Amino acid sequence: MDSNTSPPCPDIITVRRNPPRKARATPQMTPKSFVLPEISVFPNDDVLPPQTPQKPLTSPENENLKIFLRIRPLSSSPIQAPRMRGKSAWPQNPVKKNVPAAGAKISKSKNSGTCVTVNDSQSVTLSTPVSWHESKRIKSETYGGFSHVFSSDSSQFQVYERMMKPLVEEFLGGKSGMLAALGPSGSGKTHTVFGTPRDPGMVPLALRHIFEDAEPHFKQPSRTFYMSIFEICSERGKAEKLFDLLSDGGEISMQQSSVKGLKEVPISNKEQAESLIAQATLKRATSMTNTNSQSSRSQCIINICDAPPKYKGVVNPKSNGAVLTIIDLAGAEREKRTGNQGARLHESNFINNTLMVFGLCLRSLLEHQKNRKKPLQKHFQSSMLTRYLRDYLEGKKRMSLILTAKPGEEDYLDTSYLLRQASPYMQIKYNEVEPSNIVPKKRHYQGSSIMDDSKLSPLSENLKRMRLVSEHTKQNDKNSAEERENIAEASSALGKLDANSSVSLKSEFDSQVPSERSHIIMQNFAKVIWNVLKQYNSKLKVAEMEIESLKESIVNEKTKYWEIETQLNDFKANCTCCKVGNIKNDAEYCSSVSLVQPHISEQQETFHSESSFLARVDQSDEDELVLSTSCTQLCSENSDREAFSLTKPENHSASEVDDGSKILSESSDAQSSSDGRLDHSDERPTLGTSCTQPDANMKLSTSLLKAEDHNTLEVEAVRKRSSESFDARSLSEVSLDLSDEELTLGASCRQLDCEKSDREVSISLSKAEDHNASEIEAVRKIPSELFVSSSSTEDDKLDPLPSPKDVSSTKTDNLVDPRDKIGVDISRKPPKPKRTLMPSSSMLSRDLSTFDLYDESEKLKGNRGTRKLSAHEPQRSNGSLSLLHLLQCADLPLWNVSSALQLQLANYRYKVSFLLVNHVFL
Ligand SMILES: Nc1ncnc2c1ncn2[C@@H]1O[C@H](COP(=O)(O)OP(=O)(O)OP(=O)(O)O)[C@@H](O)[C@H]1O
Repeated sequence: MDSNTSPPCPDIITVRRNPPRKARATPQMTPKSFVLPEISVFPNDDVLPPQTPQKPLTSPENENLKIFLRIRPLSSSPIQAPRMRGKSAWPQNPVKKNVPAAGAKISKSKNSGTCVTVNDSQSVTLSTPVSWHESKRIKSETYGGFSHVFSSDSSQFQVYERMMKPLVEEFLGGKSGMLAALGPSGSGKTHTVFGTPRDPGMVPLALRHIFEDAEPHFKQPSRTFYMSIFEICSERGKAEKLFDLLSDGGEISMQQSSVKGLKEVPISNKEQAESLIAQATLKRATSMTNTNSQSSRSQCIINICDAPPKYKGVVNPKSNGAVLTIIDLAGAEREKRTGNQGARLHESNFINNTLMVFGLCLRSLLEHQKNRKKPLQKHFQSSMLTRYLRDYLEGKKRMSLILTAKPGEEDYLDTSYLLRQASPYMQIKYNEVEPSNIVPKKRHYQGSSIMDDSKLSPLSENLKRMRLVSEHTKQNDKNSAEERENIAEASSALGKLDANSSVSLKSEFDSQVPSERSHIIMQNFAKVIWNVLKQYNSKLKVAEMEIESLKESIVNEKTKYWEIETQLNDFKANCTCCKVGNIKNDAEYCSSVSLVQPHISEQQETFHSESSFLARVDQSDEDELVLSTSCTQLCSENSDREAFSLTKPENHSASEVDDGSKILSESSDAQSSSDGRLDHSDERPTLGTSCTQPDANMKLSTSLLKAEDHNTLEVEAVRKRSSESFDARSLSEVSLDLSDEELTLGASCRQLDCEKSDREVSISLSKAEDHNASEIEAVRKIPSELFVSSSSTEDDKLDPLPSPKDVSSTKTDNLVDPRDKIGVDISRKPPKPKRTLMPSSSMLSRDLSTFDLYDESEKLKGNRGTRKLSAHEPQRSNGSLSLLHLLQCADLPLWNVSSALQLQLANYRYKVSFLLVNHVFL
């Protein structure tokens, strides 16, 4: 019961319109067994060059601006010192830095308390000074969300490990980064960035990290980086100027966002780097203020660049041109607190303005990210610093901020202003960050460089760099020949240029950056192509499987075809009357007949149902049936042989004459040689077969006599259902009951003039009226090719001579359907075949259509649309029977029955001949 119940209705039913047509899977193809071969992963190592950066192009999404907070230790208030440009640079004794200068006004802190309390690693609480409590301005503010909060007791190394080391790691991995120190004056920005010789800051520690870890990281014995340091300051608070702090570099300029004339000094070890840093800090403009004895009066930018090294002419495969930028901003100053006047005041205004623009850029970026309708203001144009950092301030590149704060109560306002200004910047997101490994050539590589070998002229340096580029392109680019030519041309052109020409790194990195970009593009392109190839490979495998299955189907169909064709050939070979009559010469056939003969009686019903051929022969031992059949072969002018002829309507050709028919004809000749037309007595039923050959003017009449008694002769039926083959299939049903009766079967075949191709065979069955219970059921259906005249009416006497009605041409156009003679309604034409078969198949179908084969399909169709058949009209399948079905119906036992009959006929022929001989002699 459960199995019969319908499955539950699914919850979701997907209705698909016009589903795509798909070929039905062949039975041989089993999707379950079909397993696609594994496709290997994309061969990155083989396809991509080893120097291609493998790291992701962009950082994880929604990465916010990292803001660190460092709180410096409490200390006594700095003294105000005069401006000491270039005289109190790093590495100065840090102890002396905060030592009040002689004559300096020392202002002791009235309140040793703190205003900043570290809550945890990411938040602080800002408290108002105690003195403000009296004025009821009590307010504590908590600021959180920092990437990390460094307390006052945090060391430089801890800050480096937490904040700077990740940037350095990314830089070594080819990712650019920037760190800017922001805070009020004297909060420890310079201390954090540069530090002291005993307590180095982020830049020295980064350089140590780079050179200590560079060799094991890149597995190269040495590697060269390039460093540039410059400052942006104001001259008397009016104009901004840029100074190169390395070597003897002087003032430089800026165009748009690019710095021109900035020299990049190659550094190959940390000692050299520290020396350069000390040199730069000495050159940096500092002044003594009320808050800081060595207050920085400029914005200092340090760039550490990665560039192709020059180790024994071997190109560093890890070279990626990343830039690590560290900025030590000048501290904001409150005029009231610093007490600056004159030039210091102008410097202070410049510094504050620059920091204000810097803050405006970040705020504009934040507001723009919050509301895209708000345009991104171009505040960066207001200062050189912001112009230089445009990409960072517009969110195109990732940056980090380190806020330095002073914890003293007197520093509450500065710290509060810093936190309130910078804490919202944490919400800045970097969703549209450019690939970090793309070198910003316009920014960091538009200056000349200083090689370690000072003897080299700028032209020689340029040529040397171009050679490095040439070597680099030799390995990376297959079209190195062309590039070498270009480089050679460029080198030759450089010889004509001035020694101070700035054409140096630009051409180098212009060739390097496109190469890296091309690597990235090719990597993505190769991956896409690889995916496409994988898809096509899968489709190809499926198509191959379908082809194999179709091939197997074709082989099976061919096998079936050959089997059917073999059966058809056998069927045709056994189908001719001549071969049916060739019993004597065909031992196998006789043996098969003998084997099947005992089963004839048992299989009568089966034969009738299957092959529409029914033969029932009840014969007593004493019955004698003499059948003499003489056939005359058509178109055999010189032959006296008579043959049972068969013509087909298509070609009207005579059937072949086999030996069996020859035997029959010989007997007929013998009969005709006596020139006697045997008119048997009227007392006996006579079944005579006469064949007349017009050209020979011979008539043959064969009488079959049974002298013993003249009892009932019963010929039930000789039914002929074949339309073309009146031959080996026998195409007739004969049921003869011969019991002490005398049967005379006369069959007359008459051949018309062979030259006129008119052939006729007449078979007449007659039943003598004066004999008791003689009954002959006439042939109902007669092949269209053969003209068979049957007279089965009781009034018709057996007439050996063919009547004019019995003569007709075997031509198709002259054919007269013998069913007209037997009263069968043939007005209705048979329906046309529904299927168009091949000629051979059509012939076979016609041959078999003469059998009483019932089309089961027609039965299933019912009477709708079909004509109801009369009671006597056999249901005949014409066109709807399939060839295979016909072949199945036309089984071999059909021929065995026919053969059995032929065997009996041969026996009767022998007896007839014996009787005739006796009769002649008598
Ligand atoms: N974390 C710290 N530990 C010890 N000393 C510090 C620390 N931070 C700052 N200092 C000291 O405080 C003084 C001022 O520091 P620094 O010059 O770095 O301030 P600043 O922010 O650079 O000031 P400005 O903006 O005026 O240049 C220095 O003498 C420095 O040694």
